[in-house]
Amino acid sequence: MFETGAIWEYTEEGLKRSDNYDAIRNYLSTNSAARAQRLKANESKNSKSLVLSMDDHEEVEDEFNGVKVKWYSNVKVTQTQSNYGRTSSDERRFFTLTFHRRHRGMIIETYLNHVIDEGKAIGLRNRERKLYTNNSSSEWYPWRSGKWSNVPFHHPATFETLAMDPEKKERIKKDLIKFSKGKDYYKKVGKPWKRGYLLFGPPGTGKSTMISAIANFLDYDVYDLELTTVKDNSELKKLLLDTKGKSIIVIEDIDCSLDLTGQRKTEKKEKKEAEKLSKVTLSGLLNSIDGLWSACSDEKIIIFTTNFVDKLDPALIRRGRMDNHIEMSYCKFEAFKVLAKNYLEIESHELYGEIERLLEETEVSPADVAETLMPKSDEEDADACIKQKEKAKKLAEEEEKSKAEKEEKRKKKKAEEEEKKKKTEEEEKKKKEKKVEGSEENGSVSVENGIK
Ligand SMILES: Nc1ncnc2c1ncn2[C@@H]1O[C@H](COP(=O)(O)OP(=O)(O)OP(=O)(O)O)[C@@H](O)[C@H]1O
Repeated sequence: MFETGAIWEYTEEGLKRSDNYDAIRNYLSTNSAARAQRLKANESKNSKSLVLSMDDHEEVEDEFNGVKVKWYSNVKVTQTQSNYGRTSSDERRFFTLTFHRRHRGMIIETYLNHVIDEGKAIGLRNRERKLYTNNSSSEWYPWRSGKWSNVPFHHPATFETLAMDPEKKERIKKDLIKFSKGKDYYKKVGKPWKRGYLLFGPPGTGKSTMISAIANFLDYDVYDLELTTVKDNSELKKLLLDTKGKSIIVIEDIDCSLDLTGQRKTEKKEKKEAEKLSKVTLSGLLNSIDGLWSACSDEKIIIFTTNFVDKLDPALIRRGRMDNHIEMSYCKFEAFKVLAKNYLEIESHELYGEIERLLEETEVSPADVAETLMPKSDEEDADACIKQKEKAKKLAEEEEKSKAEKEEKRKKKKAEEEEKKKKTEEEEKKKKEKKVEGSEENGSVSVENGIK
């Protein structure tokens, strides 16, 4: 005796697409497509490539723990006639699963969960990743505010192309792998499956590049949250809760987006600056993050970036909120070698020794180095680039030197001026004292004269 069950593509009201139907379709296309007689290619909006799946009215067999089941892809067509006599057809697709009655318990309790879990994982692997940005509040489009818009995420940065200390890079990668495989661990210790990263360092040291590398490494979506366009604390909370799992929520330049002091600004200029910021407050941000963590069960990472870590309120970056603090620093030799390999495809050069020495002495951002390594025209080859790089370093070094000399001169001049000032003051003091002495002498004479 056989039993059959159906899973429909759309919910009964026809409004919402069934996640389970999609998961089954993914599962069947990967596991049974080879056995189907006819396949159809779907160009799915959310998929990065064409998806092959069973065509309508196809049948495939699957086997699980020694039990055989059959899947059919069906389509039900209904014709409707409008008031004006025009007919339109509506197609509703569904899968039916047929199995022997004696396996009912195993099919419902184990097999279907296996199919749906596998199908969802396949969907995640095939999905086109997204970069979300929050819409700004607008008088003209009020319905858009507080919502996310998205575009496909295609940033090419990877950990291989990221120029930084190799040991630090490995530590970060290990931390990310541990996090992404930590579902059971987080469940066991009763903590939400999340991690906070604080990236800090001077401009152009690769904070944004690092975020893209993390997203590519973990295969996550990115939610780029522009705090200055968030209307208020409640809109912020809503936006954060409206984020999916396997994603990174990014707030860049957090110190510029928020009044982090919590103090009232009195100066006119500062007041103007504050007006440019949103009405989101520090405590609102802290509450929203804590609220997000307590509500989420899916894996999520939140990243703040700043150029001025000292400006941030300790509450914002304490461990537990920002678990990992990563400093992005100026370009040292190891990082330079990565950039030279990326941009010029070279592993070594006669000038490397000199460059290593110069990089030890100068503070230059990887962004500046990358800029000089980028060939400006077809004629420029790697050798010319590296020489230009060395020239630029030398110039920077000379500039540093002349700066130091100027500073020395300025100090010397100031000291001389102070010395001169002191001398004149002393001379004037002496002159005054002399005058007083003179007048005292005159006075005593007159007294003496008077006694006389
Ligand atoms: N560590 C790095 N590795 C590789 N490329 C880098 C690195 N740092 C900077 N770059 C290059 O410089 C450009 C600017 O870097 P990026 O925007 O990541 O710096 P940032 O630290 O986020 O700067 P800001 O603080 O100004 O936002 C990048 O597009 C990239 O090409």
